Amino acid sequence: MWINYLDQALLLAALAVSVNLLVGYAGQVSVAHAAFAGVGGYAVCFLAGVHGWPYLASLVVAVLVATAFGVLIGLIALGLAQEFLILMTLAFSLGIIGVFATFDSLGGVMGLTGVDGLRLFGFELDGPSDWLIPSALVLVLVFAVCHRLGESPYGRVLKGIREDTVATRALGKNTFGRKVGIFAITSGLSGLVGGVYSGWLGQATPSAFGFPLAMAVFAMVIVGGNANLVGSIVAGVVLTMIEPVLREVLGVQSTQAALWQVVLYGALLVLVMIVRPQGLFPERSKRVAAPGTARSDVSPRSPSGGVAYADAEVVLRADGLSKRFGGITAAKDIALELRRGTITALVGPNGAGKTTAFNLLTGTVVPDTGSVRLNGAELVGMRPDLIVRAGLVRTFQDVRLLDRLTCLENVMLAVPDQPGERLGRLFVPGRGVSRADRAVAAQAMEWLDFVGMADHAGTPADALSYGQSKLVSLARALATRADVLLLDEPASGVDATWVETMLSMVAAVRDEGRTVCLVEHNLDVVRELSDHTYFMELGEITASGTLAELTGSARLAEAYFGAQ
Ligand SMILES: Nc1ncnc2c1ncn2[C@@H]1O[C@H](COP(=O)(O)OP(=O)(O)OP(=O)(O)O)[C@@H](O)[C@H]1O
Repeated sequence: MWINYLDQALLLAALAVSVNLLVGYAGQVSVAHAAFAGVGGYAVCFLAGVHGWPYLASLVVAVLVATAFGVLIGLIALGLAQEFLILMTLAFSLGIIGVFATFDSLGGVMGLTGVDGLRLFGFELDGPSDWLIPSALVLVLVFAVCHRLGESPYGRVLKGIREDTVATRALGKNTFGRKVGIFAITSGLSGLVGGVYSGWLGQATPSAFGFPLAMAVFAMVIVGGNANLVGSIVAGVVLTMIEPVLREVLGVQSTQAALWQVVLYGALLVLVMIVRPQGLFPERSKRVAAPGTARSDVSPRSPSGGVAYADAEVVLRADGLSKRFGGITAAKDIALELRRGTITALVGPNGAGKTTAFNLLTGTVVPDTGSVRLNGAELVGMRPDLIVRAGLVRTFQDVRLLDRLTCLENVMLAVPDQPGERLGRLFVPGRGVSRADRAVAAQAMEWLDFVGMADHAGTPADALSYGQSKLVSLARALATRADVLLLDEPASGVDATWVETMLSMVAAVRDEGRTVCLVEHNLDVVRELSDHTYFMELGEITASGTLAELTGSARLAEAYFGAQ
């Protein structure tokens, strides 16, 4: 009898592990995964139970059908904000369960029952002890897949999405594709677990895969700890065992025990969220050995980049960029050039449209009209992550580091073309993913070292001062290897001691031959760094030249510079 409960505990733990990969790592809360398990369960009962298919073949179909559901629902729901995602997955889950209950061929409200005589690799799966090995194998398989995905460069991108999707996309990662991918993978894994769960139950019914199962799995994930798969297994086994212990050990009646179990789930959830919101087993960051390399080619700040602005080649050219938000014209016919190996500044009063200009250049906001050409290639209409990969990266005025990741992980995330971010490489033995990740760590360390933050490699980003976090965000932008950097207020709000460091860094980046454009209110910074300056007001560029030329204009001195 206890073996029967153990079978159930192992299977529910497996379901919790797959849901934790989606919720804990990628931060995408779905209520539909219990229903995806139902899709797998019904597929098995329909094919193997009703039509006599081999059990293994029906399990394969269960995984494929659940994955297909995941892709479909993911494509529809994952573009939405988190709260809508929860509602949308709830709606889909009710819809799927409703369909199960409606079709006579699926047994209507009673479901498909009396499924027995299933065989796997020649063994008949009859009693609870026959199901112990398949249940344990499913848990091991689901854990192995989820662990491989979660604790790898692929998982680092998932955590980036969880922490800040916009910032992760701005580092050149296809966040929507990754979200749909992980939604589909976890749907397929849930379908697999559901297929075995239904085989073990001998039936697939609407009530077995309804909202209570979804809630029970959530309780396991939250109690065990987000992004801790071992925690999900422990919580899965312990929470599943509550009911049998009440019944068999404490002698509580069956119906009462089921009700008490729900009450205890709720109480435990409330308790954990108040006392230990990170769960019993908090997320652990994988220690990446931080190689102590130093960049030897870091140049000290030089008074000029050594390239005459007028002679420098135009790398980026924007023409006629306009954007209206309702009645506000945030950008009007913006035309600007960025030249290789030079620093261009964009200055102007608050609300002039400087950040909007960066948003338009980098595809974060799609312009109403106009064009942006990088090395001759049109960027308007391209996805923001592809624009980064084409060589144009930006930082944010509000920094947007990924708080729960270390400085090193923040910078590692930005390194392009990592083998471990590709599914095909992760699951093929001997493809050198670990070696490649060590090389990525070494590169990231070089950039941290470049900005003077190597000593903080293992520090979580949320423990940094504002100035330090701006330096790490510069290292992160540099790690993308983009040739053109748009820096949004790199020195604003930064302690005076860090301003000097930041100035040296930006000058060194320019001296390496990269192209920099910065938005900055601190005119001393602009004076020190910029080779060319554009002045913006009310969404338009109304003047350009050297800063000395602009500050020499009586109108601009009155409109802006006089106030500085
Ligand atoms: N997504 C948006 N929706 C509506 N209005 C917006 C949006 N983004 C910018 N705006 C408006 O466009 C104008 C320009 O804003 P923007 O942030 O680009 O100015 P800015 O020059 O960067 O200002 P600051 O120096 O204060 O950062 C403002 O009036 C702002 O309210």
